[in-house]
Amino acid sequence: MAQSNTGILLVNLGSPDSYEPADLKVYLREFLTDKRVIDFPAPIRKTIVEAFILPFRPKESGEAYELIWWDEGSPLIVITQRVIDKLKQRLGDDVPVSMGMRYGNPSIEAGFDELMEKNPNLDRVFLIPLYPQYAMATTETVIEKAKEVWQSKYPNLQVEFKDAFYDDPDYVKALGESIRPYIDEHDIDHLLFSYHGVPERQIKKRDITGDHCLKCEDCCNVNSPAHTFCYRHQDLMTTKNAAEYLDLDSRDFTYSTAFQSKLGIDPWLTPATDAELVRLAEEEGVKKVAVCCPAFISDCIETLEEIGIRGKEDFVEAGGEDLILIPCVNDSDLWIDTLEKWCAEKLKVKKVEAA
Ligand SMILES: C=CC1=C(C)c2cc3[nH]c(cc4nc(cc5[nH]c(cc1n2)c(C)c5CCC(=O)O)C(CCC(=O)O)=C4C)c(C)c3C=C
Ligand SMILES: [Fe+2]
Ligand SMILES: [Fe+2]
Repeated sequence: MAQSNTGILLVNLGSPDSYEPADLKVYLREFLTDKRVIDFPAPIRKTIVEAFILPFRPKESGEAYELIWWDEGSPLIVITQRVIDKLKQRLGDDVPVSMGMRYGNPSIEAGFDELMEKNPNLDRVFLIPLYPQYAMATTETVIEKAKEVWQSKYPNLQVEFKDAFYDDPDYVKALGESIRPYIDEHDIDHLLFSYHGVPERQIKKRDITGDHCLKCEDCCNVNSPAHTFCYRHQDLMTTKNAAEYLDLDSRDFTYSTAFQSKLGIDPWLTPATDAELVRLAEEEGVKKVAVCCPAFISDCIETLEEIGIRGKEDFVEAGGEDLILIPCVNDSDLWIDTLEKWCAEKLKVKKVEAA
């Protein structure tokens, strides 16, 4: 069968190779020295990472990873591989599909290499960063790393990127349907949308107007071109989109948005998920809370351990009865349908161009 000259590269964040502290150290060094993750000048970033994070975090994180590690490996990698396998079945053998991780293995470079091995005549790659919302530490760093790789190694390749897709109706449907069974089947008092946090500074840095983000009351709900790159706006819109899709306002439970995983002492987006879970139990009398994590496409340490284990303990200690962790879209049929549709559109355009 003739090989397609367009390949598909799915890029996710990545994971350590194992939960051993030595592997954690390698992975966290690569991750946290990315200037789009810890965005301080290089010498300060290096000092923070080498002196304050790497001596302690690998052991602590290794223990957390061990709790959620699967027989087949890190959940994030295993799930991304399942998505690749299902997508290959949908697109057919003639379309090369690979995965690359922004940090750790398989790298983005290994992903490009694999596509080129499958078809040395490949001239185009459709790269999908697996992040619904734009941030320096999500879509932006993936695009910049991919550029570095392909422009030096495969300069003749044409590479097209999928933008942040928080607003895409098919994604919203996949997200909504991943949430629905949990809110229908459990008698919850509250649904919490918990997004990975970022420092407020990073939101201001990507404000293309220079005068909008976090500068006025309720900025993310005031129309602005800044929202193309505003992670906070895109998170709030994700909640709104899912709420409209599921008609949450007509339900007999409440819902809200919070931000998890703060690292360091600078101000991050608020409210913080850990504090919010305690507040919901102590001040709002919430007994049963369901938590979904729509900044993540695949379950990972941040969902399974931080929310599913630690978040649950904190919530119960504060007087709550149960926390139900809602799985990410993972390799659900509707999410695979969505990816298939985006890829098919690209492949169709290519065929028309070639005709
Ligand atoms: C300085 C800090 C960090 C920023 C900014 C940040 C942004 C960010 N991260 C994700 C998605 C994931 N992060 C994951 C793990 C993780 N993130 C940080 C720090 C920052 N992230 C650390 C130190 C870690 C490692 C785990 C730990 O030590 O606790 C993961 C999980 C990876 C896995 O293997 O399971 C994901 C996914 C987003 C979406 C984001 C910005 C919006
Ligand atoms: Fe993170
Ligand atoms: Fe905003």
